[in-house]
Amino acid sequence: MSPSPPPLGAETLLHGEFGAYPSKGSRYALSLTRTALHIQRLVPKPETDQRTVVPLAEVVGCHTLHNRTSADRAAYFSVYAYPLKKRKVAVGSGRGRQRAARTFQVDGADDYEKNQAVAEKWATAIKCLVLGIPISSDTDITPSLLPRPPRLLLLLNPFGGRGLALQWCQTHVLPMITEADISFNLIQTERPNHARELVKGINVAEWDGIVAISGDGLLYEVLNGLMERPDWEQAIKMPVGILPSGSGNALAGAINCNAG
Ligand SMILES: Nc1ncnc2c1ncn2[C@@H]1O[C@H](COP(=O)(O)OP(=O)(O)OP(=O)(O)O)[C@@H](O)[C@H]1O
Repeated sequence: MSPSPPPLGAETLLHGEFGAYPSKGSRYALSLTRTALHIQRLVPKPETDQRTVVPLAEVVGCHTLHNRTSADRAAYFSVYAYPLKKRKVAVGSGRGRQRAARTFQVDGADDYEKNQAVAEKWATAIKCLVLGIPISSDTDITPSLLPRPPRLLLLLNPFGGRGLALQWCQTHVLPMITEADISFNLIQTERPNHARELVKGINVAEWDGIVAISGDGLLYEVLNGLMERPDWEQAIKMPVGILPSGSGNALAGAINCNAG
């Protein structure tokens, strides 16, 4: 069965038919365009010609997976998306991002290496598009197209807010940034002004950004630490972010509100 083509103007960069994991027996046709992954179920045959469209703007990464424990000749790749969905408990707009991962089984070849090469090609192509690296259907898609992973310094105040920052970080933040292939160093602050001292002493060339997992207080320490350095003019250009987990979170709230 051949799936209907993606919308006009959306060049198909990759197309393939794969199994799904863990749903045994299901088959899907996948088409990758510059803006979306189109997923059409082939088996069991759907009653209507429905396809799932995963916008790449909602995708944070894609990994290949190995099943080393068995003689499985198939390879796998997982696509990690965070679409906006209605929250169970209404907060703010009533919508929030929720993790939606899909894993596909590449099993068209008789040996594992060939299937793994296909899985790697899909994962690389999806990562290139997510990162804005231009590719076309003629591009030789190899991991060498990808830049080195960005490095983030994460500073977490374990006592901020209701003391849940570490738990929230472990269950939500670290899995997501791992899926996005971001390398990181997580430091828990041990006392007031710890973050400020740390930031004063880091080699700024080693980091692509600093993220405070905290309330407003720790972020101010980060900014003050950068401004107190002899090379402050350069250092203050460091991208700085906040993942709100304090009690008030007024700054993060104001930024989000102004950003719409
Ligand atoms: N391990 C620690 N023990 C005690 N104080 C700390 C520790 N780590 C950081 N701090 C201090 O706690 C202050 C407040 O932290 P933070 O802003 O993260 O949380 P919050 O006060 O709950 O949140 P908000 O500012 O949104 O009300 C920071 O300015 C920092 O100096």
